Amino acid sequence: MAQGLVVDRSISFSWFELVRQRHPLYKKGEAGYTVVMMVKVDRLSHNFGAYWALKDISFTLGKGEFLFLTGHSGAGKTTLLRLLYGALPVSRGRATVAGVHLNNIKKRHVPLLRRKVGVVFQDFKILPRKTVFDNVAMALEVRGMARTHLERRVRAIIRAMGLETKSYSICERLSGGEQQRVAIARSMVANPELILADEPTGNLDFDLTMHLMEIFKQFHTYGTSVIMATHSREVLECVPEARILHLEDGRIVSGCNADGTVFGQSPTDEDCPDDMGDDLLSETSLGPADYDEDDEETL
Ligand SMILES: Nc1ncnc2c1ncn2[C@@H]1O[C@H](COP(=O)(O)OP(=O)(O)OP(=O)(O)O)[C@@H](O)[C@H]1O
Repeated sequence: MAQGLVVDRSISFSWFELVRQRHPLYKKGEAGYTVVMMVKVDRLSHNFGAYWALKDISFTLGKGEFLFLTGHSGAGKTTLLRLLYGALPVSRGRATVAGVHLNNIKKRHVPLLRRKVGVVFQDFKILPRKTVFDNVAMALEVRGMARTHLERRVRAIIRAMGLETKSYSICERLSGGEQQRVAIARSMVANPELILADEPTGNLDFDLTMHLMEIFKQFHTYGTSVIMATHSREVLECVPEARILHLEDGRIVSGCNADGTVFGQSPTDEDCPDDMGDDLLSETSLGPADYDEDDEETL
């Protein structure tokens, strides 16, 4: 067990008793119950200048599903996660996340999307001069929760991360792994419908990685959808029922469900030439110029 880590095995009880919210996986319609769609991506592409980092990506994610993104460095995993979070504009294609159409989204509506989506990015984006408690609490404060109500929730998730002895430590004095756990706690504390995680266990040792994967799985069990980019086979093996979307050079080269059936779209070179043109950029209501560094804020 990692030194200093206090594992709270009761998180599934204490945390979800506090939150009292399990995300519904089905909705009732005329044709009976259908799976609620959390993410729908249709021929999504993204360019950085002349370089197309994502090319014709198509897939769907139902509520409560767990999806891994795999692929070599530079394959486009982070770019896809940033697009789904509204931190990058949709250059081409369509994307809907938690009922929000990213093509039509106005800058002022991005915070609405972010209330439904929790993110853990590689560079953490925690506030270095604030305490662990304040960093985590902020995710609830921006959602309008009063300080008196948020304390128990914040303490429960900090305890689950094994950080209770560091609650009032300033984040810049924590180790990289501890800061990473603060970022994960912050992404989860509001019980988001969807968690987007980019190599969330990248700096952590094996025991801590396994512990945090247990926590991700508990959220998944309670109906939270998860999309996680990883290079780690151990992490993939933690969630055998998850689907895996493998990217290479911005394209989906394979996607398979836990039962081995294939999903997603694997475009051919003819479908998706390198010179994709900029003609469709004007389709998006939120262009690159509308984005600035603040859009990367993870709250
Ligand atoms: N802001 C940017 N400007 C120009 N090119 C970029 C930018 N961000 C990413 N890229 C390029 O887009 C491609 C995909 O990058 P991305 O970060 O999505 O890959 P990744 O699969 O997440 O890699 P890693 O596993 O190393 O995190 C890379 O070739 C990268 O250099």
